[in-house]
Amino acid sequence: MKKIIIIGAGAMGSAFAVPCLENQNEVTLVGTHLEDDLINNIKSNNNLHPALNIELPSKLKVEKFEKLQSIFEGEVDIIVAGVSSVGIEWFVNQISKNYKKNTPIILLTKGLAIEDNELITLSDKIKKLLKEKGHGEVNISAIKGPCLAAGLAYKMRTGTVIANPDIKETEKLKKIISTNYYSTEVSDDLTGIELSGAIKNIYSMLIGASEGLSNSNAPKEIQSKYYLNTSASLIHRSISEMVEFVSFYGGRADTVYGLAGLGDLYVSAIGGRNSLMGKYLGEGYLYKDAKEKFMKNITVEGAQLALEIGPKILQDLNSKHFPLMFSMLNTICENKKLEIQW
Ligand SMILES: NC(=O)C1=CN([C@@H]2O[C@H](COP(=O)(O)OP(=O)(O)OC[C@H]3O[C@@H](n4cnc5c(N)ncnc54)[C@H](OP(=O)(O)O)[C@@H]3O)[C@@H](O)[C@H]2O)C=CC1
Ligand SMILES: O=C(CO)COP(=O)(O)O
Repeated sequence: MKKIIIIGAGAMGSAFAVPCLENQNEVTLVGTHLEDDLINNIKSNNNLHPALNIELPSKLKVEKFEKLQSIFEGEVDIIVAGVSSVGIEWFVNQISKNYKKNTPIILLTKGLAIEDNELITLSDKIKKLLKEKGHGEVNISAIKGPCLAAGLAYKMRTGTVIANPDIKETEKLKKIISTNYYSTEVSDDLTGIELSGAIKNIYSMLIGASEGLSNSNAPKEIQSKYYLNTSASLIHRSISEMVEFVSFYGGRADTVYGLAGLGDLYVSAIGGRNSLMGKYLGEGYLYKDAKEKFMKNITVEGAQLALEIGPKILQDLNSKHFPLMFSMLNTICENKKLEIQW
């Protein structure tokens, strides 16, 4: 039995509590400083999570942000980052006050960062920030893969991958969190896993735009009936670009064909928030208008990632090798209509 603290009571942080509890761990879900109302709501409704629309197990302890530091003063075996990518610095600020060396951190967050004009993974960003705060010995694993949060909360069979350069760490975590419905593979390619899990969000927006991109001269009903040819072509081209991108930035090509790449691209393109944004972009909406009109308070990690890494990628990579990526980066960063140079 391990004491697991999950920070961020959004959909994924909360759903991740389910397999952790199933394994008899003691799990505390702590909201961010902006989630006090959400935490009150969950606690006063028998752990019913409003975004997941499911009652989380009664064994789950749910706490407001004000309790976080006192929780850290006690024994903590594993810290889980359940915030979205824009919350990573905030997350580090919270854990740095009481971080004990080599306490395992599990990173659920999918994203990348730019530091000193270099593209880095979020695990490297966390390590760098913690080091600046005096913590040199840090142990981070990432869990990535196809996992829509509500599906996990409902115990739908799900496969993910735990990555750490030290494979022994992944094996330890696997035993602590896997269940018969939450199976975990392991990988030592942390960089490749994080790169794949992040950029699939950009490509799932592109695949989500398939209908609108299929044939602009065709009537809408024909587009929505026959767009799958276009999707398939976009999936094929996305995977090719992902392999080249991941290899360029230091990950392994074979990682892209696994759960964190191809697997997650499928889930996100078929049922994710990124592909929904892509649908609006394909219909001709500008990113800012679509976000404001249809997805104001909804996390769209692919767009956050494009804004974070876009200028660097446009500088680093050859547009001829990455026509899809370049189209989406220009669409989001310059708030322009989505167009693909096929
Ligand atoms: N590893 C996996 O298997 C999976 C990972 N994910 C990833 O998990 C992350 C969270 O996704 P999900 O739970 O679906 O998203 P939600 O929008 O449901 O939750 C986002 C969480 O991040 C917090 N957050 C957002 N902005 C900030 C900020 N600026 N500072 C501090 N906290 C912030 C939110 O708190 P607040 O109310 O304060 O904004 C909330 O707790 C994403 O990176 C997503 O890609 C998603 C699915 C599967
Ligand atoms: O990462 C996810 C599933 O694995 C969630 O995808 P979306 O962010 O596109 O909803």
